[in-house]
Amino acid sequence: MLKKETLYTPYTGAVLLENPLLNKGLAFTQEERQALNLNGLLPDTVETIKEQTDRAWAQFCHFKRDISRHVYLRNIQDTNETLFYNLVRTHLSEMLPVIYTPTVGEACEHFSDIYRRARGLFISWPNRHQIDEMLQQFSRNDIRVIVVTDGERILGLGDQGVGGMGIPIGKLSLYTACGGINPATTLPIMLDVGTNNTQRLEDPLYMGWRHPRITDDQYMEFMDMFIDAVKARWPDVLLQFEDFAQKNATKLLNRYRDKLCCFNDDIQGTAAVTLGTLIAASRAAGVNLQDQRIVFLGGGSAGCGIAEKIIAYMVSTGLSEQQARSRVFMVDRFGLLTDDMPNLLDFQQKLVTSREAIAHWDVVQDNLSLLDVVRNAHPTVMIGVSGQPGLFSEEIVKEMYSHCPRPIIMPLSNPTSRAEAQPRDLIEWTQGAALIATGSPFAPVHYDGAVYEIAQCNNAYIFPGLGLGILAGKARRVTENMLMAASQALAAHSPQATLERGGLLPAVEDIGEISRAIALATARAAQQDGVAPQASDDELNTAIGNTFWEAQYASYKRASF
Ligand SMILES: O=C([O-])CC(=O)C(=O)O
Ligand SMILES: [Mg+2]
Repeated sequence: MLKKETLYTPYTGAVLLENPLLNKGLAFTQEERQALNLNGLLPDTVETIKEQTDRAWAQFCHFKRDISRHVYLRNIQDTNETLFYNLVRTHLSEMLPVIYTPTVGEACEHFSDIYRRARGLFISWPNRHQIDEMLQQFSRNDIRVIVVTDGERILGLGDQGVGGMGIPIGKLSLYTACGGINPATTLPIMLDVGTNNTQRLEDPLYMGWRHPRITDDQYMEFMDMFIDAVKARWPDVLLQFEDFAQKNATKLLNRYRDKLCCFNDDIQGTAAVTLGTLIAASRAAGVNLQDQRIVFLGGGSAGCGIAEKIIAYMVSTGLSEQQARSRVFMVDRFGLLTDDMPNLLDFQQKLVTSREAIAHWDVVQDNLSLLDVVRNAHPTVMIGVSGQPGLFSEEIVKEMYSHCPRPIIMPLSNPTSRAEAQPRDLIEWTQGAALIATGSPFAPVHYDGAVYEIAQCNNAYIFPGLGLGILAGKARRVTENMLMAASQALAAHSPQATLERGGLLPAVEDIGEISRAIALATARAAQQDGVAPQASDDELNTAIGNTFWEAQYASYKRASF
């Protein structure tokens, strides 16, 4: 039985019902209705949160389209957050794809059409001289987690301008639903520096600043102003960068990672979940991770972030850095990244393949395609982070399978419409041998009398637990060891690697439990790295339990002054 907290509130009447963090709807008891001037504002019945949840679930099931379900759930979130989280936690596997990937992608594209009510902070370029005031005046003082975007690379859907706000809202919903972060302490922020999406600019309903994107020095100045203001207002906050364009993502991370407690989810969160999944998949395939040969399709900051993490892991298990690097091949839209290519981005330089090492390859042209690499390098792992659907073709997959009995194939691009391959095809082309993980959720595949669970290798397995560990363990920075610890904690919970059945990753319903394990592992790593105060495992577990917010109503009393 959960202990029921007592909350003293100065709010009464309609004002109380209008506050989504305090509203209980029909769950206000007769005594509370009396004390808080709610009589007459609600129908007579007093309901439990279970009854409210059952009604909301029935209404949810009534909607036919996922986007309508999304709008409906967002509406509950904006009306009664406790009910929203009780509902989402009760039906996590049905609701995660609606509040998060893939439906959140559509919600971002149609943000201005489906808009109902403000949430979080919108900071636009024309308002840049008031950033301090906007943050200082924000009504809640105790903000612990911020997710911020500028909307330029929303999933694989590109520039969505102000519509990108759907992503910080969705990510923070998962921080609470899966990582137990109190919703009163979270804040989504949209940095509106314009958009280069002409469809949005021409849309009469578009709600953002109608202007091409601010770039270069002006953009960096704006970001500096924002970060300074955050540090002044909430010096200990955890700040997550989300869906920034490739050209800015790494730059921003390097600029701020030593200045405040922050990380980039697309680079570091995606790398951590992919490494965890790959450790699990290697165990399931009976092959050491350091013996795998890995080809990436997509040489952006996300792909390179994953590659560097895998290399670091291979080195930690005994390979030299050069040996580890020689096992990784990066292919982008210009072909295999090789050491003679001009215009390589900073983070690509160390991941190129030397021409000398592949001089013996059987190829006809200079620019080497994914198929060339698969034919010659015989990869055992193929990871897609290209944002381009369908590029893991039948020919490529069958070629890979002809050299490797248990190919590990990960079409990670989001949302579903951008996946590099459909799991059903991968299973058919490899006669059920492929170990598969996708970025967006896919239904299990039935093939030849067997059922294949498709793991969702999505950073949602990492960031809620990471956040919980940072808050409970009082970490001041996010270090690479903390992310590595998160990967290992996740891999340790892989059903397929540990029980030899089920998916490569735990079921979505179990993310809450996994998040606690990840929290403990990351908090320990933070101590080892000297970025968190010392505490025993018992103390950490108690802190994790105390930090984990349960979606249950407090009992209310009127605050007297
Ligand atoms: O949001 C997701 O599903 C994963 C992610 O960060 C991205 O694709 O940008
Ligand atoms: Mg993202």
